[in-house]
Amino acid sequence: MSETFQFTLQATDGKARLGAITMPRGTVRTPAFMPVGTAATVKALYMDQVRGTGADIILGNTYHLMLRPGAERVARLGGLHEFARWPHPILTDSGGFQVMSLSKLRKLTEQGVTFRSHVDGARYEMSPERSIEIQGLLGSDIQMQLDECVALPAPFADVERAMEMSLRWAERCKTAFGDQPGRAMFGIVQGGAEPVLRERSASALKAMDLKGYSVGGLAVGEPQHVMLEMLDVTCPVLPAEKPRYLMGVGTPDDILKSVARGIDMFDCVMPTRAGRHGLAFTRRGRVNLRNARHADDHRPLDEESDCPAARDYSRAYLHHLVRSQEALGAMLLSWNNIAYYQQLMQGIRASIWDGRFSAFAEEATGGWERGDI
Ligand SMILES: Nc1ccc2nc(N)nc(O)c2c1
Repeated sequence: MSETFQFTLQATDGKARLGAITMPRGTVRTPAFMPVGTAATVKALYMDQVRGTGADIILGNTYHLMLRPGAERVARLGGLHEFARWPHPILTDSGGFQVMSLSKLRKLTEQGVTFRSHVDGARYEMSPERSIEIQGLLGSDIQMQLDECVALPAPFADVERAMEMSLRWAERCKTAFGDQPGRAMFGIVQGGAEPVLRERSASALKAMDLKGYSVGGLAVGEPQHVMLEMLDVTCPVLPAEKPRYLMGVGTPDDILKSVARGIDMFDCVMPTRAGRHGLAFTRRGRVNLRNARHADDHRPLDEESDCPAARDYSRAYLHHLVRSQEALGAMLLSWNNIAYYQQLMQGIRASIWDGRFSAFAEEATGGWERGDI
């Protein structure tokens, strides 16, 4: 355990990076995938199952937790780690993105964002300072600045305005965060699909000498090649000795292509959301358990997996659970999918260490071209 927050770069293979982030609550091996624990739960999984898949860190959401059960209440109950029984590192998002995607009535000004709760319609104000205060009340180990993510496509002027306000908010968040040894506040690079704005945002954030950098404003519906082009522009500007987190990404293919461009951390609802909808990720591609062709298939999803959900249950049984809308179906497929993502990340880390990342990436997504198997 380290009393300070420290990122160590251990090896590189091209632009792919192998590293580790040490902090008081534990070490995060990078490249890392963070299971999404939005409302203090990784949906349909026990936290010891999440840990058992190899996850070193999970993500929590300021927006959801401030609405319900409330940040001050979580603090009174000992903080998010105690509340959710996850003693390892937690990264929290700052809430602005969720306000814009979930709340109906909202207004965004220089001061911050005012909005009505999608839960009960109550009115809230969230400034950069309040977002950092909430993340502190939750006890978050890695906190995000409050930012503005514009939906794409958007006019250059709109993207520029939002990017520049996000930079001013980054300064305010840095001041509000102060000096919290063992914890970090990450800046968030914005700039839409505009290379010049991405470069300007990344270099301004670099000058703030933050402990880590997120790349936001992507995975918002743009084609994959646009996302990758923005990484090609952004990563070279960011300091090599700090972690880089691509927000909201992604499919296995997105992750492999982003690791190849220098990204260290990922989060995405895909494995758990897909699990709740009957979709299994495996080493040989996707399996849609809703499909009747699995009704008599006694094979497990992956007989070589170390996850019981992949190894010990027949596809026929999983198909039955999914078609019957039994809760166990969502539980087993979410478990399988998070385990698959962690196995993918472990394979990525090992391949970078061995200098064979591009061969691993090639083989890892080969099966994906076949689609449903
Ligand atoms: N695709 C995403 C996902 C989460 C985000 N969170 C913040 N704070 N900002 C963004 O731009 C995000 C983009």
